[in-house]
Parts: sequence; structure tokens; C-alpha cells
Amino acid sequence: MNDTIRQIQAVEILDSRGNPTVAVRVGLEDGTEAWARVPSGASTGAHEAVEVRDGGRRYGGKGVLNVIRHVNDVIAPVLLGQAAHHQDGIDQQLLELDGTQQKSRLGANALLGVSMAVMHAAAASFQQPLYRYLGGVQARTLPVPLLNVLNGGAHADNNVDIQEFMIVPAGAGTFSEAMQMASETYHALKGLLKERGLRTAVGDEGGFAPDLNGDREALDLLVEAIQRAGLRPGEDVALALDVAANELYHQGSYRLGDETKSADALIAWYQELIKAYPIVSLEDGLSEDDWDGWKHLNQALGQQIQLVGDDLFVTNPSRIQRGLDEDVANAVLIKLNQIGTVSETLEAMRMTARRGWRAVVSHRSGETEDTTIADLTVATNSGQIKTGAPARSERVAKYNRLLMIEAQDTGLEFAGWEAFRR
Ligand SMILES: C=C(OP(=O)(O)O)C(=O)O
Ligand SMILES: [Mg+2]
Repeated sequence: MNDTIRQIQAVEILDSRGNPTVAVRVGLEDGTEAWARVPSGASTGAHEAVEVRDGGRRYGGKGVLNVIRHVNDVIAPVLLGQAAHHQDGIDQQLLELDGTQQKSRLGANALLGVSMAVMHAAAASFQQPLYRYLGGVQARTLPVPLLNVLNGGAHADNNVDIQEFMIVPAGAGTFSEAMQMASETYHALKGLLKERGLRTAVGDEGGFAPDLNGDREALDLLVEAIQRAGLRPGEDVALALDVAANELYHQGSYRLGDETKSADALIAWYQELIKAYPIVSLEDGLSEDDWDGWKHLNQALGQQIQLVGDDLFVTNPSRIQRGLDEDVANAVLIKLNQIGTVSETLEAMRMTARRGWRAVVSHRSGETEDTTIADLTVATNSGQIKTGAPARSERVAKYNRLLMIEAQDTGLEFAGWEAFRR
């Protein structure tokens, strides 16, 4: 084994929306080679690390040839000759080479491609699966999947305000049983939509986006689909929501359909929904800079359900620290490309775990066949992963990776309801 970095090469590939993104290959002295591919969000938070794009006419301005050059011409010459397992040191150099607060010079997409590919190469050189290399003997938990199966908000052309409705098969005994429950519920939902003459075309994450009359109709449909699959709502399969409230926020209040609500009125609405439906997790219930509103939200609901900050925290240790200090939530969404390096992502997860907060490892709406997040969730025992519907290959790739890890490593336990205990 010799994990000295010998080669770093970036190339432009396509993501699941047909937009260009970055893939990075790292070659080591001992002949090991590994690739990593970078995802891309659509409903991005204002405080995320910056994804650099070329502008101009090519690919409608979305090309990443400049980012490729940043990797090949700026980053690679500095890292060649270093040991791939020095992840912290390599990530620190990436931050220094970029030199900006939000990674806007080289691009979070350049930094993350290198950071992840170096990690994959080191794991391969150590002849360990990625989750074991990262988590060592402490990696022991397979996550509960949170599967986005129905869409509203900015992601759909209907009268539904909430962006993502997820099914949560936490009552399963194993990960594979959880995937079976999810798949059967997804197909039952498709059957219900067809019977009612509703649209069954799917969106970017594989969820349906039928023309419904409001959020309660969406929730009713999900409960019915769970039952039709022969499962018990709230016991076998619960529900989770991503409101993506940034999209509803206009000048101090929230717009739902024709109504305008204050943060407190919106919180009261969530309380009604939680009473009526088996909802266990609420993501981005309020907007990314409404810290006071979030404090009220946590006071009102934090004892009953999981409150997840996505656009609020953007996987950024300093925003998470503020959240911990001000006690505004009890969970974080973890997206590697929101912050841009593996080490900062792991630090974000350590900080929240120390306080007993939950971490939900997440895909982006623009994805590739990369399965790093599946290994990351096992390595860190996060207990929860959100990576879309159980259809569309770029989503299924993550679930399949977890199914294969489960089959290969019988020492791992499915997180089940324990993942939601506070
Ligand atoms: C996955 C999400 O969407 P995007 O990647 O578009 O931010 C999300 O909002 O949680
Ligand atoms: Mg979100």
C-alpha cells in the first residue's frame, strides 16, 4: 500500500437533469484509482457554498469547464505527492487555495470533487469499503430512508404548498424490509393516482406531482397509500415533510395559496397537521434567516417531532453553532456540496451528535450515480438518509448501495424508530 497521490483529473459529466457537473479521478502511487461525482441543488439556500458555473452560451451558461481547470491547473499541482489519508490536511489546503468565505473562487463543486475522490482513493488503497474506512469499528447502523414520493411548492404545478412529502418506513425490522415497504407504498400511491385520473409523471427526485387541492389532500393520499399497501400509518410507515419555506417567504410573512401567514400562524398550522397525520419530521418549516421564528417553532414542536434545518444551516459548522446556541431546532440536513469538503461535513455531524441532535444525510435534486452519501450515513451512524423516491436510477443507486452493504455486513443494525428518539 502506498497512498501517495500521483494524479488528479477532473472531467465534465452530466447530472440527472442533463446539466453538466464535475467528476474527479484520483490515482495513487500503488495503482489505486477512484472517482467521485458532484451533485447540484435547485432550491439552494442563500448561505450555501458557491457552485461555480461558466456563464456564456455553452450549456445555457451552466458549463463547468472553468471548474475543471481549477481542479487540473490550480488544485492538482499542490496535492500531488501527498498521502490521500490525510483528509483533514488536504481539505484545509483546499480551503486555503480557494481563500474565500463561500468558496466562490475555485467553486465548492471543484473542492468537493477533489475532497471526495481523495477519500474514495484512500479507502480503496486501505482495501476497505468507504463506510468502514470512514467509520472504523464504530460504523454499525443502517439508516431509515426518508423517500420523497409526492411534490408541491416550487417543485410542482399544483395547489400544494409543501415541497416534499416523504414516507418513512421506520417500523421495518431491517433496511431491506424498509425498502420493500417504501416500494409497495410508492406503487400503491401510483395506483390511487391512476384510479382518480391524476397525473403520475414524476419530478426530479422521482416523486409524483399530481394536480391536488391543497396539502391535506396530499397527506390523505399518502395515508391511504400506506394502508393500501397493507401497512399501518404511523407504526410501519410514518410521514416527513420538507416545506422549503424559503419559497413561501415574502417580506416577513409566508404565502400559502392566497393566504398570508405570520411565522406563529404557520407554526399553529403545523400543530394541526401533526395532530391529524403521523408526521415525525419537519424540514425547513420556516425560512433561512427567520431565527426568531425557528426559536418559536422549536419551543412549540421540538418535544413532539424532529425539526430539521436545511437552508437554515447549510451544513455549515458556524451556522449550526448559532443554531445550537439559540436552540432553534433538533436536527440538521447534511449535504456535502452545501459546505464543499468532507472534513467540514464530518465536523458538522460531530457537532450536532455531541448535542444529541439528529443528522439526516441528503441527496440533491440534481444527482449522479455517485453513492458516497450511502456510505457516509453508515459511517456516522446518522440513522436517517433522504435520497428521493424508490424510482429513478440516480436515487435508487444510493438505496441499492445500502442494500448491498446490508447483505455484505451482517454486523450492521437497522436504525428503526431509535433514529427518531430524542
Ligand atoms: C434536496 C433538496 O432539494 P435541492 O437539492 O434542490 O436543494 C432539499 O431542499 O432538501
Ligand atoms: Mg430541503
